[in-house]
Amino acid sequence: MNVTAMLNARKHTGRTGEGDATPVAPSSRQQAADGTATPPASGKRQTFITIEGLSKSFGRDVVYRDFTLSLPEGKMISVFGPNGCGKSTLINLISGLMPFDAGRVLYDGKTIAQTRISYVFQNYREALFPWFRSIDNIRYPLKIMGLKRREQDARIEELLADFEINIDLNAYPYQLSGGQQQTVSILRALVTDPEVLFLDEPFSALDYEMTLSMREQLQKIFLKTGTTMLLVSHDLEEAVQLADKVLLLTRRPTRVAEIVDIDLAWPRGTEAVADPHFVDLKSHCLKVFQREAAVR
Ligand SMILES: Nc1ncnc2c1ncn2[C@@H]1O[C@H](COP(=O)(O)OP(=O)(O)OP(=O)(O)O)[C@@H](O)[C@H]1O
Repeated sequence: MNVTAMLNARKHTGRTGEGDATPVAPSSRQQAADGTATPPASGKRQTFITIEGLSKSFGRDVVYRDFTLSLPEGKMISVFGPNGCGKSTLINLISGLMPFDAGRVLYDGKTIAQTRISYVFQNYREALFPWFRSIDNIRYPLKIMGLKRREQDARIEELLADFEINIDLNAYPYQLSGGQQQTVSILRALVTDPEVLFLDEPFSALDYEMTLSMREQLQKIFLKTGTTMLLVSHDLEEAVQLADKVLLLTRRPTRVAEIVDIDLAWPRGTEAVADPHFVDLKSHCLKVFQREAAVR
């Protein structure tokens, strides 16, 4: 484990390093009277995703060598680290999009193939089918699963009832704004009721205003569904705002530099990023990042 430089034990209590699991999430998130979500009472697994001895090289370029990590269920985990350290590769490997050279990945003891996994790509323009209306993009995974039309409609209705979606779902993707298209992508990912949702820089192609609103939207979805989410971000503010835990990675061959617990109440609006504790946590993550990104 490579955990260093505890800045302030009081501020950063509960931080864990590689291989550790931490106290975990709610069976469903609870809303306090003031609208903030309270931490979970019980019910979710402390070790849900188990990554053991994972190795991946591209030619001579070793990205992961004997990489081990465990992550809890029902948490939002952001992945942050130096350029090219393997953030996308990590989620591609553990979501089954990319084969690995060695190691194993289990979800509560199940293989990747036995687990309901969804993925939201950075480039929604390429991810959505342009010839399908938005509603049919959302429907598509259910069709692939072989559900009858009636069952598809019921599932979509159930999903949409959970969220306030101000989008004309009869519109084609090109008729929607970037944020609306990415919302459709996220709904499509959620329609199968995934156990884990991977998001690779989902908002990086959006303008800042849309990004802020999508950060709020994703939090609503997370608080409503309690789905375990792993989010790759290039933006440290976003990585801290949208996480119960920030997974900080080193340069290649990539290890866990540190896992920082973000013990702030949900939801976290734009004002949350000015909160002194938020600023402390972000500044701690930045120090770890700078240490790991420094040329050696
Ligand atoms: N399909 C591939 N074929 C060859 N090399 C690859 C492939 N995918 C990733 N790599 C290499 O693996 C390393 C890690 O790439 P990856 O995209 O996972 O990093 P990242 O941390 O997500 O990068 P960035 O910060 O630029 O988004 C890089 O050196 C990249 O060139």
